[in-house]
Amino acid sequence: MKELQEIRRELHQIPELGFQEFKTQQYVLKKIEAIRNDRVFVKTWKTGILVKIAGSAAKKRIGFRCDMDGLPITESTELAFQSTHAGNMHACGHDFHMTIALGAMKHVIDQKLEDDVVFIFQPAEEGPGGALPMLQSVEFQQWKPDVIFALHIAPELPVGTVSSKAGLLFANTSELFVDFKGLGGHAAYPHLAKDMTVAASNFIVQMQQIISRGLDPLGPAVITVGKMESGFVQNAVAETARLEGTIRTLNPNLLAIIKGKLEKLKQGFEISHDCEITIDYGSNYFQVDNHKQYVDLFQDTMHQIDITYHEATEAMTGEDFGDMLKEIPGFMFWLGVNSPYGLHHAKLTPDEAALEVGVRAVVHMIQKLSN
Ligand SMILES: CC(=O)N[C@@H](CCC[C@H](N)C(=O)O)C(=O)O
Repeated sequence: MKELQEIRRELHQIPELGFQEFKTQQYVLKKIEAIRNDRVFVKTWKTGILVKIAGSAAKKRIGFRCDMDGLPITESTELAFQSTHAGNMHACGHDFHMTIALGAMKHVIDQKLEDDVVFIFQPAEEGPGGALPMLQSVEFQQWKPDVIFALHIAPELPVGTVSSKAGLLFANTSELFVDFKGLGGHAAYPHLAKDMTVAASNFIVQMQQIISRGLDPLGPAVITVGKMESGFVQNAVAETARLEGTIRTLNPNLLAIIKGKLEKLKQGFEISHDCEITIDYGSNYFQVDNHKQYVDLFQDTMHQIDITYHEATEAMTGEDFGDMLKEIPGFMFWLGVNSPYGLHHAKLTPDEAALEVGVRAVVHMIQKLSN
């Protein structure tokens, strides 16, 4: 436990954004070096890492994937091992995910299983999305697993519990970046300017009405604007504004419908606010669709090792692991970490007792899959 805690704390101190996980990659490679033997093979892909542990009589390859990046959130926990990278934080638990992967890897190396096991350390889950390009890389394809699984911490669940479900678990996502260009001017003469603070504010309100008035209420969808920027000073009209957000749906077709409605809204706003608007949909992740046979096996396995299994409901969180599951059968599960603050919160404090639970769950599942 102490070793896992130490790794988690060291990783927690060095959160890096997508495809910039240079220190993280070096740190993880050093940890792998310390436990590897002649059956362990290591490759890097961009800032990611693939580790293959050769089985004694492999008939298949079992994959476990974890993500590596942090978020551009300024940590405000009271922890003694806070982020040392100002403005970045492991606010989505990827420090936990990597630590559990390293802990499980150590057991798998010692256990000499029949099948090959591949541990995948994937960059850029929060954005712009590392799963798809990693999946398509030569490095991944050479060691492509026949079955794959992953976990995500769940702050609202108690330690000692896990949760999953067959079929849809996580939503379809699209990033959303909206840029407004109007005309700046003196705050005292608004009629001579084109105020993009007002245009962008109205746009946010109208977008929410796409969800509440434009869509069937039985088909869940979310638009969240997480960041808004405009203008330079209190007494000038803002010439530009920018909204940064995300769109989530449980049905991939609905995402396209929302984008169509946004395009119409944009055209209307360009006329009514006499401005130019550009919309960029950034990266899009396919839903996490769990394969029933593996979720059933996971549930039985957790029962056998006294980890409490709850049936999950779908969540509007996104995960680029959905892109891997589109091509490789497998599943994803939630790991209870009991934090009073949720994912993407600057005070997220997952309970480290969950590290050992995560390692046990992953190791036993790999053993089961290798039978
Ligand atoms: C588990 C989790 O929190 N994942 C992220 C994925 C972000 C995808 C992309 N940057 C977007 O915001 O659309 C999430 O926010 O759900």
